[in-house]
Amino acid sequence: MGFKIGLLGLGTVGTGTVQILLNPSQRHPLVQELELYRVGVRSLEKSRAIDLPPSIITTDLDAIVTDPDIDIVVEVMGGLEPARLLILKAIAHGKHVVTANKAAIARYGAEIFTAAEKAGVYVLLEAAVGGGIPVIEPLKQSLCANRLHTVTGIINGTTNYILTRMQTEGGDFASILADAQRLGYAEADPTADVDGLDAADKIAILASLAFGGRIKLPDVHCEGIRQVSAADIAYAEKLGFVIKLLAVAKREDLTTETPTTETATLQVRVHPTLVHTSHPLASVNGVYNAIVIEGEPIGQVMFFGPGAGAGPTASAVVADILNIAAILKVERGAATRSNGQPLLDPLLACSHQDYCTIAPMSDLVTRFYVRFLTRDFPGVIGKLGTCFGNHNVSLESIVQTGLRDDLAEIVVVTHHVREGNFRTALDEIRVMEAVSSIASTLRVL
Ligand SMILES: NC(=O)C1=CN([C@@H]2O[C@H](COP(=O)(O)OP(=O)(O)OC[C@H]3O[C@@H](n4cnc5c(N)ncnc54)[C@H](OP(=O)(O)O)[C@@H]3O)[C@@H](O)[C@H]2O)C=CC1
Ligand SMILES: N[C@@H](CC=O)C(=O)O
Ligand code: NA
Repeated sequence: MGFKIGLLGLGTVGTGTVQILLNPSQRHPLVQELELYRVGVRSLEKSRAIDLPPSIITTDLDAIVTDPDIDIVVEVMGGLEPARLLILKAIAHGKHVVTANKAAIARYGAEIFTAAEKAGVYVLLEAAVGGGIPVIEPLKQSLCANRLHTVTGIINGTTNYILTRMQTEGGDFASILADAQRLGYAEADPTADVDGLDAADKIAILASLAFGGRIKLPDVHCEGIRQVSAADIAYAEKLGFVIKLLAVAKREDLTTETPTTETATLQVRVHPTLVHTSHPLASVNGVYNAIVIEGEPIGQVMFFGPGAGAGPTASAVVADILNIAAILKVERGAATRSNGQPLLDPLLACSHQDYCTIAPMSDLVTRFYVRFLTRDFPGVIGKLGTCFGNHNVSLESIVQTGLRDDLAEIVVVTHHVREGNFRTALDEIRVMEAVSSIASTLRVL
């Protein structure tokens, strides 16, 4: 018996989610057990990027969240209302919920999670922060043994795109914003992005998870990037900095022996910040996001990746769905298995039976760097080039870099070539009279 999904919204993220659900091949086997059961939209007339049976699409979203057959409601419609009401109604009807809606969670998280706890259902939100970057689950699970003290992120792709272009092209804010809108990165109303409100919603969620308490959104200090000028960016560059819109959540009391949530004082803020070019966040450019999390004893970890977009965001949405489906599978298995064998969580347990086929290194296609030491005979470079050519190894460059111990040093960089061909050529070169040694061979990324 599969797990029935009720999807609220078939826009960017909803479409990406459907594309994964309908193409389970080579994904986790549990994806095959997810059934797209109903899809709720605003308009039935709108043309869609994917073909779905008309019978499963509806404008009656209430009917989805109350449908007794549906196990998991996926809210990717966005906005505050009716999203909030639909999430609450789904919870009241015993549905687990997956949402990408940072705006609703940052404002109504307390109400939603209280209701979920009462109803005994999960509300998961990996897609709400950092899009496809796994950051919510690591905060809840992988990092949970740590005392975390700082979360610092570039968590709005639109503003990072604008600042990156201002940095690289010296353009001004207004014209690049117009480009970002034309390219579909910034929304028609870009206020939430450029004024830092979207990042504020996200850092409130991260702070809440990192520090184990609720955050009131109005307490988050929030400045956007409208006032950042080309002149500021140029001066910052001269001083060795780039300007980034950073979202920061910091806990100050970790010097005490036993810090507690009650005594913790947090800073939670969003503002344009000069970041030294040597800092890992300085090289996070374009629409990419990254989050640096610091704590004891882990030290510092950084999560980097695509913070938005259909595919990346859907990756996070479906991961949440699978987490819930895995729990339901264990619950159902525990109730139905009669052979006495316990059913393990399919995402945590290893169920592999077969060995993978590993390609031999000789089939690898890569670039190579190789350094030869040769006697300084005329025509050596030509001989090397001819031998590589005979074996279909195309060269990007071949240069004599100088003399070392009376031997000529020749450095070759290849184009992408088959490793087997390259090695055969090297075997021939190694025994050439002019060649003293092959001093080093490295692969080039
Ligand atoms: N886009 C992204 O890259 C990311 C988005 N998110 C979040 O994901 C959520 C969805 O975003 P996105 O996919 O971009 O949004 P879109 O605007 O592309 O899609 C919204 C979908 O919801 C439907 N919808 C909206 N309001 C209603 C309503 N009142 N009744 C019925 N259907 C409704 C729309 O229906 P119709 O198609 O008929 O208009 C549409 O299918 C938001 O919370 C957003 O913040 C999070 C991370 C990244
Ligand atoms: N508008 C957001 C999209 C995802 O949350 C952004 O620009 O990062
Ligand atoms: Na995420």
